[in-house]
Formats: sequence, C-alpha cells, structure tokens
Amino acid sequence: MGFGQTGRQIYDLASRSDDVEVVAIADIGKPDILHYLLCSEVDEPARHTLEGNFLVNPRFRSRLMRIDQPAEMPWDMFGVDAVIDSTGKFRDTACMRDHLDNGAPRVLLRTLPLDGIDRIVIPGINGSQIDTADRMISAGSATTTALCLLLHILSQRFDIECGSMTTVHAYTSDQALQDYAGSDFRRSRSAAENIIPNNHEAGLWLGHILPAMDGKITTSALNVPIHEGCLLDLNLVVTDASVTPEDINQAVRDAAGDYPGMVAVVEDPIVSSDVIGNPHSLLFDAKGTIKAGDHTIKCLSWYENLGHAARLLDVVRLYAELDRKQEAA
Ligand SMILES: NC(=O)c1ccc[n+]([C@@H]2O[C@H](COP(=O)([O-])OP(=O)(O)OC[C@H]3O[C@@H](n4cnc5c(N)ncnc54)[C@H](O)[C@@H]3O)[C@@H](O)[C@H]2O)c1
Repeated sequence: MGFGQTGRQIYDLASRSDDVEVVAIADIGKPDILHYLLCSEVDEPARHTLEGNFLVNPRFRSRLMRIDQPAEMPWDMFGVDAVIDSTGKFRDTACMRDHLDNGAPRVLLRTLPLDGIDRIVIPGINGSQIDTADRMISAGSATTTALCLLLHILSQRFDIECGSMTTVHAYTSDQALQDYAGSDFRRSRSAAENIIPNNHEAGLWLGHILPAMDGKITTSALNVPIHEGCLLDLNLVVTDASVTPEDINQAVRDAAGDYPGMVAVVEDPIVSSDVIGNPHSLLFDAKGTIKAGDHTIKCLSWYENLGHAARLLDVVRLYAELDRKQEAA
C-alpha cells in the first residue's frame, strides 16, 4: 500500500527479480498518474504498461486499487503473502491490524512504527531471529538501517561508550515546498529553502535491534534542500584511546564483505549526487573519518532510498524462506 517513491522502487526491483511478485497496489493516486510517475523514474519505462486497472511488466500483472484505508483493502481476494505499507500514514498497531484482518498474513512497515509491534527486522543484523509468528513487522528506515549496520560493525571491534548521529537528509514528500502551517514548527518552513532540524526516532528503537546500544546513541536529522542522497554523520566515544581513524576504516573494509549488496566502502571524495541510484544501505566514506581528543571518532557514510526499497524486499524474502522451511519440516 502506497505507490510513492518507495513503493515504485519496490515494484521496479520486484519486476526485475525472479522471486517476488506484486499482485495488488493500493494508493489514493489515479492509475494513469501512478504509471506516469513510475515511468518517469525507472531505467526502462517501456517495460511497464498500463492495461485498464493493471500495471503490467514482463513478469507479472498488478491490480491498482484506489483505496485510502487499510480497513477497505481486500487483501484476501489477492492471496498475498505479505503487505508492504509504504504510505507512511499507517504506522500504529491498529492500522496494521486492519491489514491483517483483511487477509494479509503479514504487514511490513516501510518506516519505524509508532507503537509496539512484533519485530523490527534489519537484514544483516537480526534477520536470523525472525519468527513464523511475527505478523506486524517494520524494516526500520533507510537511516535506521545505515546507522544500525555501522554500529553493528564497529561495536564488534571497539567498545563504544556513547555517541550521536545526525542524518543530513534529502527532503521528504511530507515537507512543504513553501512555508505552510503543519503539525511541527520547523517542518512548516519551506523544504526548498532551508536546512530544517528534526528529531529522528531511530534512537528510540535502537535497543530493539542492537540491545547493547540501547540508550547510548542520540539521533537527529537536518533536512536539506536536495532531492536524493543522504549523509550519516556518526560521532562515537570509544573507550580505547589508541583507536585511530585508520583502525575504524579498516574495520569497516574488513566487514563489508559480510554484508554483500548492503555495505560498501568508498575511497573516492564523493558528494551526495554520486550516491543517487546506489542500492547499498551503507556506503562508508573512508575519507570522512577523523578523531577529536583521545576518545571521539567521527565518521561519514552515504545512503539513499533505493537501498531501503531493496532491504524491504529482503525482509519479504526472509519470511518467505522461513515459511518454506516450516512447511517442509
Ligand atoms: N523517502 C525518504 O527518504 C523517507 C525517509 C524517511 C521517511 N520517509 C517517509 O516514509 C513514507 C514513504 O516514503 P516515500 O518516499 O515512498 O513517500 P511518498 O510520499 O513518495 O509515498 C507515499 C505514497 O502513499 C500514498 N498514500 C498516502 N496516503 C495514502 C492513503 N491514505 N492510502 C493509500 N495510499 C496513500 C501516496 O499517494 C504516495 O503515493 C513517507 O511518509 C515519508 O515521509 C521517507
């Protein structure tokens, strides 16, 4: 549900996979406009045609439904294995329950939840801990995934006392182009003209993903006037005063191979536009690591939304594989 930037990226990735099919799409948008938006951003628009209310690609046909509430979407008619909710609107358990009550065996949020759910799954970190009983799931967010992957890698090599993360984030579609009264003071200011400080919820949920990091990392965001490409700025206080920036860089280089397609290290002096279209969830910037005093290390990493769309499909696959094993047992 939600055929926005993330939904379209998921759909295009699925259309080029050999295992995931999108059978139905719920959005408030008209089918011809959704198709137009999809074609405006994919590499091969000719692969995607609109036939009545169906989006069609060489692998599958997806029924477009103009529905704006999870309680109204008849998932049982489509026999789905899972629903991905990428509207950003239905983040509480009551709405997730509506998806389940309408025949979705599982619902996967594209972003962090508002209240307690069964599990937050970050592939590469806790994907092996999933359970067949999980029904309400979140795949975190692009920022949460980048942060957790980096903390996971560094905490296996270094003792981290505490730290702070700021994501320098591309604007999101819920921000106003012009000043416009919203629910939050700063987010009511023009996204096109301002650096806008925001809270970031990743810190609240870190303990669910990396228990050892619970309460140790504060998180915030600066939304900036660029369309795509985000920079994770992580400052860590490490116990060992002898740790050097090169030690940190080498730890990430050594670990990157354990996270194929998810983590990579860039040695070139890149900028945000260089990361557009990069499917990694964490692109560690080896030139960005510096040290202050004896214990404070600062490092930079890049990511963009496409990597998160890929991780959402990874989470769908993790549960499909678990179900297959369960059925075979
Ligand atoms: N893209 C990012 O970098 C990013 C980062 C953090 C959080 N988010 C949040 O995650 C959510 C999804 O991200 P996105 O970039 O795909 O957003 P998006 O705005 O591009 O997509 C949201 C889609 O959901 C649809 N939608 C909205 N309300 C709906 C409803 N009631 N019923 C059915 N469909 C509905 C919209 O028409 C749109 O197509 C947004 O809330 C966004 O703010 C995005």
